[in-house]
Amino acid sequence: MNYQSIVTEVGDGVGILTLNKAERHNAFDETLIAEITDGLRRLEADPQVRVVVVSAAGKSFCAGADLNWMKRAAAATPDENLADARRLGDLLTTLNELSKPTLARVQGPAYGGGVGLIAACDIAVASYDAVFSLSEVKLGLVPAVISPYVLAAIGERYARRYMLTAERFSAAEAYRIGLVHEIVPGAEQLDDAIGELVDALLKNGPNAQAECKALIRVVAGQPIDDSTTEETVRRITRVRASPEGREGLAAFLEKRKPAWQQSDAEM
Ligand SMILES: C/C(=C\C(=O)SCCNC(=O)CCNC(=O)[C@H](O)C(C)(C)COP(=O)(O)OP(=O)(O)OC[C@H]1O[C@@H](n2cnc3c(N)ncnc32)[C@H](O)[C@@H]1OP(=O)(O)O)CC(=O)O
Repeated sequence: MNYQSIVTEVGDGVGILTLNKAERHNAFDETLIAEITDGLRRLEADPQVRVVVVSAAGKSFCAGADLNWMKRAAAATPDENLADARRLGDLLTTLNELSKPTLARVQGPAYGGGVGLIAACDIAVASYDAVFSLSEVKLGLVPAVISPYVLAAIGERYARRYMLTAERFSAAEAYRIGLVHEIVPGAEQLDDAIGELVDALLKNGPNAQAECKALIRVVAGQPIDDSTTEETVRRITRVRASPEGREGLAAFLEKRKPAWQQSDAEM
């Protein structure tokens, strides 16, 4: 696959996958989702790679789902909408189940699905300028496919607050609630921090690390299995094509406040 929206580099035991659609804040559409998934599978299969870093070009880490792409739900068939949600489900399953340790290198905004990408990585480091939001309900959407990973990372209490309010929160708050493991002043220190973590990871047995990851998924209590993913996929598919979802997406793209209708809640 020739990539348009990501770049991958391999060297010194590390595979770096960089989201490379900076002009759209690395918001993911069908192409970017397919490329990230393919890139991760290739890094998983590459015997030169022991550790995978997920990074992003430009000032934002990732603005989540591309809302122009999300908007197409209004004109698409239910099967097409389901296929879109399953693509994101496959991406997050692939990332979560990678046998190699994964690190997220986070700068700038990480919204919606961008938070999901971070939560599905094993370890995350953010710079002080990082800002996070589970912004979906602002758009009449649900953080559905990302929810199992977000819940596993920050727990139910914080998930309730940030999923329902869609408030923005700082790098310091992301650190406090466990979404990221370390915060550093800027880009240079991000590279240093990632480098130190990579060095620590490369010292350990790769098979033991793969076993640890498999063990954590089982022992953590709620392994994210196919039925969990299917449930999340079904929910975002329904909401995305609903009157409220259509209004939220239109309002964002038209740069106006959404006009919510109480009856939309019945969907
Ligand atoms: C995974 C699931 C759902 C989702 O992920 S829903 C998407 C959630 N994401 C958002 O809510 C992010 C929306 N974007 C913003 O809040 C801001 O743009 C920003 C990322 C904080 C950056 O702000 P800034 O002021 O720096 O830039 P602008 O707002 O002027 O944006 C420039 C330009 O980029 C467009 N854009 C930004 N984000 C998106 C996006 N996600 N999709 C499409 N386009 C985006 C923005 O519209 C501007 O475009 P112009 O044409 O230049 O006006 C579901 C599940 O879990 O199931």
